[in-house]
Formats: sequence, C-alpha cells, structure tokens
Amino acid sequence: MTDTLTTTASETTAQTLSRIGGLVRDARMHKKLTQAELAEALQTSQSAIARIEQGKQNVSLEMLTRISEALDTDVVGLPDPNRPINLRITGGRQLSGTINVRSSKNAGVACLCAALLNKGKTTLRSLARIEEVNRITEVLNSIGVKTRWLPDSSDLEITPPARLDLDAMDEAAARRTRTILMFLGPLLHEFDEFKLPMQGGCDLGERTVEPHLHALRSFGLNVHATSGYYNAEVDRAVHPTKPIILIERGDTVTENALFAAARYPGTTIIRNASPNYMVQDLCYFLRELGVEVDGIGSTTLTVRGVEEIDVDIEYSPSEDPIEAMSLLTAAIVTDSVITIRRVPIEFMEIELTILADMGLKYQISEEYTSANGATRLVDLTTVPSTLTAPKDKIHPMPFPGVNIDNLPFFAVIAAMAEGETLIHDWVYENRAIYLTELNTLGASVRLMDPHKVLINGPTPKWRSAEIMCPPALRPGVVILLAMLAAPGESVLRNIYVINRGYEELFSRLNELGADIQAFRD
Ligand SMILES: CC(=O)N[C@H]1[C@@H](OP(=O)(O)OP(=O)(O)OC[C@H]2O[C@@H](n3ccc(=O)[nH]c3=O)[C@H](O)[C@@H]2O)O[C@H](CO)[C@@H](O)[C@@H]1O
Ligand SMILES: C=C(OP(=O)(O)O)C(=O)O
Repeated sequence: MTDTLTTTASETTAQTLSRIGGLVRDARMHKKLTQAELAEALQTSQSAIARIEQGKQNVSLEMLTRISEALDTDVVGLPDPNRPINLRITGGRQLSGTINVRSSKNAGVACLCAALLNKGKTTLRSLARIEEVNRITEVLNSIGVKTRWLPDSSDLEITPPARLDLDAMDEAAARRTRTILMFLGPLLHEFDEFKLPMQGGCDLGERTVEPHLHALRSFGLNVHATSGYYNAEVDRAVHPTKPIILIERGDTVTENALFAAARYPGTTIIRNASPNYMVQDLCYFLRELGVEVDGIGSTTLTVRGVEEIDVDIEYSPSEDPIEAMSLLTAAIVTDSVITIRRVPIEFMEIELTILADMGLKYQISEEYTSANGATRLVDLTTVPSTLTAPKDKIHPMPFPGVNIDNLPFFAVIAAMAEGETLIHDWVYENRAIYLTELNTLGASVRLMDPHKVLINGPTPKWRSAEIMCPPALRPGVVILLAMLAAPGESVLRNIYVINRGYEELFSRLNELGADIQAFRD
C-alpha cells in the first residue's frame, strides 16, 4: 500500500524530484534547520540544498540516505502504512488568491467501480488523486485490472482483464474503504458466486448495508455475511419485475442499484433514489457507456441496461461540493478574501443561503458548465463578514438539503458567529462527538447528545493545540481549519483520513498563504 508521501513508478522524473524536494524541505523545517545548516551537515553548498528543495536537482539514493540521516527521518521511505503523517500548522494568517475546486472523491469512486461494468477502456479525466482512489486502484490492480495515470495529468486509464481474479484481491486495501461495498453491483454480472471483504471507511458509527442488499435482491443477489466477508450468490432466474423501492435514499445504495440495472437488458425503475451530486455524475457516466438513464437529479430513475458493454470512453467527474464548502469555511475562519473557482452551485445553494442569513457576504460569477457537460459551476469570492448564529438548528437532509458531509463545517463557522447554534447530525452515530475537539482550540462546543452540539460564539480567542486527527474525514478537516484560525503553532496528528478525500489540500492552502507543513514522526 502507498501513502501520500511515497513515490510511484508512473510519476514523471520532474514531478518526483519536486515531490522529493518538498519532502526534504518539510523535514528540514520540522528539524528547524536552515538550508545553510543542512548544507553544512552534508558538506555541500546551500545552493545545492535550495536546488534539491525546488526539485531542480537529481538526487542520488546515497544523497537521500545522507539527508535522511542528517534530518533524523526517512525522507523517502518504503511505503509503511504504520507511519502516520502529521501536520504542523502556523495559524492566524489571512488567506488570499484564487483556488480551483477539484473533482469529487465520491463521484470518482463511483466511476471507478462503474469502470468494472465496461470491457473496454475507461479514461477518467481529472480524477481526484486521493488515498481513497489509491485504495480502490490497489484493489482493482490486485484483481487484474490495469490502471495507469496518464503522464503529467490526473487522468486515469482503466483496462479490465478478460476475467477478474477475485481470489487475488488486496484485502487490506479493500477493508480500508466503504467503497468495496460498491463492487457488489458490478460483480453480480460477472460471477455466480463471489466473496468480498467487509468495508471500512470513516469511523462514523454503524453504517447500513441492508439497503444495498435489499436493492440487489431484485437482481438475484443473495448475500450472507460470515466472519468479515460478504458471501454472494446470484440466482440468474431473478429479475426486477417491479420498480425497486430503496429503503433508504442513500447515495451508494442508489449507485449499487444503478450498477445492477446498467447491465440488465431490460428496464429498471429505481424509486427513492438519491439525486445527489455523485449519483448524477454516475448517471452521466453510464450514459457514456450506452446505458439509458432518465430522471437524473430526481428520486425516480429509469434505466435501460445493456447486457455487454465494450466501449472505449472518457469521462470527467465533476467538482466536489464538499471541497467547495471546505474552502469557503477556510476563508470564513481566517476572515479572508479568496476566490473559489468551479463551485458546483446546485449542490451548495442551501448552505450558501443559510450562510447569507447568518450575515456572510460573497459574490458569485455567471454560471458555466463543468467538463461533464452538465454540472453548473460558478466562481465565488468571499467578503469578510460579521456572522450571527442562525435562528434555527442546522441539520442535513438527503439532496436537496444541507449536504450531510457539509454539516460539520457549520460547527467551526458557528464558532465564529455571535450567538448559539444547534447542529443536529441525525445521520451518523459518532460524527457530532468529534466536533467537541474544537474546545481544545478555544471554541465552546457542548455535546447535548451523541447527535447534537450546541455552539456558543464567537470564540473569544482561538488557541493553538496538538490534537489527534479524528478518524473521520470531515471532522478532521474542521479541526484543521480551526487550527488555521488559531494563532501560533498547532499540530494535527495522523491525517490519513484527510488525504483519503482531499487532493493536495495542504499545499493548495499554502498557495493561498496558509502555513501547513507535513511531517512524519
Ligand atoms: C462514497 C460516498 O459517496 N460516500 C457518501 C455516501 O455514503 P453512503 O451512501 O455509504 O452513506 P450511508 O449509506 O452510510 O448513509 C449515511 C447514513 O445516513 C443514513 N440514511 C441515509 C439515507 C436515508 O435516506 N436515510 C438514512 O437514514 C444511513 O442509515 C447511514 O447511517 O453518502 C453519505 C451520506 O450522504 C456521505 O456521507 C458519504 O460521503
Ligand atoms: C463519510 C464520508 O465518506 P465515505 O463514505 O467514503 O466514508 C465523507 O466523504 O465524508
């Protein structure tokens, strides 16, 4: 398994050198050495260190070993998932400039799973290069699917083998994601019997599986769970004879039902479908595969499937509304003017309306269209504003509603606003609890019950602190953003979970003026 700080063979030399340079710089700064001091320890010149750090100099293995010794750390080590990445954040700095929202984790992983439906070559353009995608490509590679990042791009080419080898599956990678559950839909077309390791993902308390199994039963899939595996059997005589009613309007359950319907050579009607952004992206992707999907963006999807799909296609998953919300929150907590480009506005409208009611000022551009040809985008420029708490509680809903994954950001925003804000995360058993970590940074967050926090703002004085990153993506980012607000040096430990869902978040925030350095113990 690789992590963010390890190099991969497919990277170009220039990219690799610049990555190594960044690692040397981070390790040197962590050790609090100047370039001249490191140069002296290595008996080389300060300009040689500067060139290495800028990625402008070839670095031999011998030199890397010496640098590692001088800095007391493996600058480039063998991949070791047990060595956590930490962040050192110098907060209290304003941000400025422009940043582009990248494509979403959730559409990305849906399209990766959907590529299993296609015997031809699938190219995903501008796919998020994140740990969740790494885990899925590791699983795909282990079962025989070839994946290749095209040079100088984030475009991933996916070529399936004639027959998948499920026995060779990289189970360790599979168990680190919930996405593995979304292999059920594609695989039921390929195997009469198969088993999959049980899923992982964010630690948010119990997450349901039954809605997936319920939906897939209409396609003859029967699953029984035994000691860490889903054992699946497919009864080929069973077909959806009536509309499939999802028992939850979940995103991935809708996607699993779509995978099953995509290669069923008949019409499937899916009711209580999620119309959320990643599901819409997946529907557009399926259309590229030749599958007819009507009702995109609604809760009833009608799918006319194709038994065998063998086409070479390209698709560009759309921009991530949750990343847009994260960047907007970064601007709010640092009281900054930044322009966030490529915001998928349809999936941010309610959040923006609530924030406007709280007093947030911003400007938005004319709309334009994402590379997927459908998603409406705007550029959003923030204006430093004085916020007051919302009059009512903030709670999420399946789309359209405040996005479930955007909810945690309101906690740190509420900590900037005058008055009391109640945040009700009815969805996840554990997630609200992690928001109380904001207290360590000076906020006033009271846990009312496992689903509700009451936040008193504005925070009189943010203070820096050292915190273990919560094992959940969005709360982890919320803590990171609060650390941007807190003057002084904070440390956020073990941030794998953030890299699971965000691409180069730290260096991109640094380009806006933040000071976030990654280091390993
Ligand atoms: C890869 C991916 O796309 N992940 C997203 C997807 O996960 P995913 O689709 O896996 O979400 P879950 O199935 O875990 O649903 C989240 C929670 O909401 C509950 N629930 C959901 C729908 C509903 O109508 N009623 C209900 O009670 C579920 O029981 C569960 O506890 O959707 C979640 C909810 O939007 C997001 O947080 C995840 O980022
Ligand atoms: C909960 C999330 O993701 P996942 O479904 O991948 O665990 C998330 O994106 O916040």
